[in-house]
Amino acid sequence: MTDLALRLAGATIGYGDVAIVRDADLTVRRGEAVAVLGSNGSGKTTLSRGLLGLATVLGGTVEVLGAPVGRQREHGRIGYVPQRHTVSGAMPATVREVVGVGRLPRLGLFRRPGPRDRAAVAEAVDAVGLADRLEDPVAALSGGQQRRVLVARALAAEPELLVMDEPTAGVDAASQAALAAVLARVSAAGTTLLVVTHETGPLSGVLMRAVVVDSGRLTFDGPLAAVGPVAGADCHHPAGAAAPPVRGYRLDQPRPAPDAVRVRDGSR
Ligand SMILES: Nc1ncnc2c1ncn2[C@@H]1O[C@H](COP(=O)(O)OP(=O)(O)OP(=O)(O)O)[C@@H](O)[C@H]1O
Repeated sequence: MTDLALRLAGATIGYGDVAIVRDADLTVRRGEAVAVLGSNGSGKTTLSRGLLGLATVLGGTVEVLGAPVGRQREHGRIGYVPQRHTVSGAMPATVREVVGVGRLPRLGLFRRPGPRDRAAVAEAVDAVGLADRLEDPVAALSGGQQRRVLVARALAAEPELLVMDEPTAGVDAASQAALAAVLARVSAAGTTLLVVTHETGPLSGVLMRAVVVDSGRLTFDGPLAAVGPVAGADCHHPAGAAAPPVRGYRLDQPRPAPDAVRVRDGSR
């Protein structure tokens, strides 16, 4: 078993034939907790979606848990909490039912949930601090609590890699604290975390490493504490500290050409 959770080498990721993230090199070892930072529209979501097969790998290599993206045989090893989603207000399902859906990839096609599956669902709900809401309709929860339900849904499969897109955005302080606590727990248990975020503050105790995406390029890779100001991001960094060169990236690299380029014909 590889000790790498992620390996990107010269990876170009986009939609259709339009490249958004270009020529990305990144390795993440199992158990690391990595923040993906960058300004609006820089390509953070596209990078994370590329790891899940939700955006297209247009070139280079993207391996997730040792296999090329999309070739995972066991679903459930990768958990995903998408951006800005809450649970539909029209959905009559309870917290237990929504989180239970997250366990399905571990069941396979025909197996019915057993005690271990029910325990995993209950543990995931407990981890996000909603054990007392297990039988409540999700529509009755606040937006922040619904985000926590989606985190629990991802945790229910006991993923080895958890990719989260802006988990704390627009979330109340209690839910932010609950999320920080659960991410600290799963990280300590060995789960690899990749968290797209604008605000590192709530998760600064968990996320130790950061990569910065700027106009589709990875321009920094190093300790979160060494990240300089990122436009649109609330990064905590030592005042006046210059970002050290880490793994070949520097914040003061020349900015790449802005916006997306077409891969096939090179035009915008
Ligand atoms: N499905 C899509 N099809 C085509 N282009 C897209 C698609 N999704 C995003 N883009 C484009 O990709 C670029 C990067 O978007 P992305 O969502 O990856 O940025 P981001 O850094 O996550 O931004 P934000 O912080 O605002 O969420 C933008 O120019 C956007 O318009």
